[in-house]
Amino acid sequence: MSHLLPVDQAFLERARARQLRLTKPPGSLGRLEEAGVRLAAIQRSEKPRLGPGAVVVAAADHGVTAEGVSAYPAEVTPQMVQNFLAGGAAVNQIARVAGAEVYVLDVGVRGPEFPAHERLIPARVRSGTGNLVREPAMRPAEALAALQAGENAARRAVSEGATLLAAGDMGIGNTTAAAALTAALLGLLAAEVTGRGTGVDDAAYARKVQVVERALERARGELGDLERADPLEVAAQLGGLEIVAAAGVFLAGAAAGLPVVADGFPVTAGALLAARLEPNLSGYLFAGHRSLEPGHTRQLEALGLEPLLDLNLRLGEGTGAVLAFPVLRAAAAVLGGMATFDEAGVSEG
Ligand SMILES: O=C(O)c1ccc[n+]([C@@H]2O[C@H](COP(=O)([O-])O)[C@@H](O)[C@H]2O)c1
Ligand SMILES: Cc1cc2nc[nH]c2cc1C
Repeated sequence: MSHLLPVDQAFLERARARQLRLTKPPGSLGRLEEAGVRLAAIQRSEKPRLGPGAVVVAAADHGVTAEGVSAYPAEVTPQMVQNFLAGGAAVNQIARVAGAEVYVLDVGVRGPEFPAHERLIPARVRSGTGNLVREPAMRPAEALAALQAGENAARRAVSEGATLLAAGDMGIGNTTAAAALTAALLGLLAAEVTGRGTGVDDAAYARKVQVVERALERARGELGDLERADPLEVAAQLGGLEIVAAAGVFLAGAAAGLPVVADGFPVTAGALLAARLEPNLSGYLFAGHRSLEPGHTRQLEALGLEPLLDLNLRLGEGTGAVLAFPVLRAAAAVLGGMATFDEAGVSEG
């Protein structure tokens, strides 16, 4: 695990002061202003700059799909991995217009290994998780391996030029795992964090809430109070592999000094885990968007984050995070490139 320095408070203050001297009424660029100031603190520069971005789409399968908790069959996970590699998924198109490279991290997809591809990172820890209602999703050592797979993927993206990093996810069944992990880490009830995922009907939704409740009960039997237990052990109980890998992406991206951007509900469960492992992450973490999945708002509140966008997305793949890249680039460009009142000879009020 990487040790993370807190973002620099002195730069935060200096960037705020510079923001006030720029040729605009103070506050008139709204939340873009604080985003720019946060970027300055992360980069330790009053004039932040952002170039190319990258998204690591972590993919894995979930034993809990046996309980009928998704609107789609588990085979969609490997099929979508092929689609990401062929460039045909939503995240590929959004990444293209947002200036982001797409890396696909196979951290636990079920089925045959994928053929080699330059943007595929093969790092399968196991073939899908165990069914979290009946058994631990994975062993603690496997959770650590999934975290490290995410960290290594982030380091590769950074070494290949990323200046801004998002995590994305693909895993049929993962909103069940994300709900269980979120409820466990935040001390919430299953019904408060369980949503309809890919779009389950009323009967499957009722089943899903029960599955999350039973999983929490089982995990409590193993670990006691889940809010106080070792967060990586809680994640091992409830999964999933791609959620834990997303935590690793955030930790290593932030350790490399990059702003890191959360996506929807499954990825933000990874962000919660990462923030529990390393509280200094908060200074580096942005919320790309607010997902329609109701538990996402609870996660954002717990992380103290206002999402940059709110477009009713509920896809995952990192789509909402990558969509926010241009907003963050604009926030950096404003603070880094605008003239001050003095420089431009504009009269102050
Ligand atoms: O990002 C989100 O908020 C989000 C909300 C609903 C569904 N998803 C995606 O849909 C899949 C999980 O949905 P489900 O119903 O199979 O649990 C998984 O591949 C996620 O990326 C993602
Ligand atoms: C088609 C499809 C694409 C996805 N991308 C992320 N989760 C997904 C779930 C489905 C079902």
